[in-house]
Amino acid sequence: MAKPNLKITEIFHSLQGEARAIGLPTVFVRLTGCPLRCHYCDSAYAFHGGERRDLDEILAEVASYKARNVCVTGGEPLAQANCIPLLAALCDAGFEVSLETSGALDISAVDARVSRVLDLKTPASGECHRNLWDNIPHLTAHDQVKFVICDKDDFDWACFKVSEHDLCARAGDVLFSPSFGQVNPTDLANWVIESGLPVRFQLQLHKLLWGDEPGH
Ligand SMILES: C[S@@+](CC[C@H](N)C(=O)[O-])C[C@H]1O[C@@H](n2cnc3c(N)ncnc32)[C@H](O)[C@@H]1O
Ligand SMILES: Nc1nc2[nH]cc(C(=O)O)c2c(=O)[nH]1
Ligand code: SF4
Ligand SMILES: [Mg+2]
Repeated sequence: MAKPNLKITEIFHSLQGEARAIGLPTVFVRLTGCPLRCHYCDSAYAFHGGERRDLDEILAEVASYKARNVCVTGGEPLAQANCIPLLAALCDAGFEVSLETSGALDISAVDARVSRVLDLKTPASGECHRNLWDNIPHLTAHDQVKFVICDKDDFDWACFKVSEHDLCARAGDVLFSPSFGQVNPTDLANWVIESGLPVRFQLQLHKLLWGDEPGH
């Protein structure tokens, strides 16, 4: 039987730039391909191409960087069935694993040791209709929910969804992040303060440090 393999765009070692583990040295495994087309996507170079790599080979490269944290991202990682065994194998190997996912695919088969960062797509992303709301009951305190905000209407929509689905109680963190270069981060920060919601404002740290280049 052929060994499990995945289509990979890049594996790189950097600092986690987003979410709960921000600032920690992290190895990123970026899986190729995505069925969505968010208009702001900063990783469109992962839509096509990539290289098929065996699971063992991926694990060996990840281990070679000697980091404790691993982030599986894309593209949309859950669009490849072998993402599920990859996540379990990374956990078995002792890594702290997070998964960045669009919220459009079923998260229920993801290993419970993984912190799932579920990005709920806002109206201005152009992909709001893809949100799989059945994912919400699967969230635990180990998981995170993210909204990438493009404008004030997105912010108001996100606040409504946080209340409607009681997201601050269901997930360990609810993150509000500005769409890079689109909304003024200071405006978003002020809206968060005024809202009174216990959500975490975040900036993409890696873009402050290295700009919008692939590989960081
Ligand atoms: C490139 S996506 C890959 C994982 C998955 N497809 C998803 O959308 O969550 C990783 C994260 O980067 C965010 N992102 C992409 N482009 C962005 C931008 N221009 N500004 C802020 N966040 C962005 C996405 O919303 C997502 O939370
Ligand atoms: N440094 C860094 N941190 C990140 N966290 C999530 C990323 C992603 O593209 O999903 C990312 C990324 O591309 N770079
Ligand atoms: S789902 Fe993620 S990878 Fe796909 S287009 Fe949207 S931001 Fe980019
Ligand atoms: Mg990125």
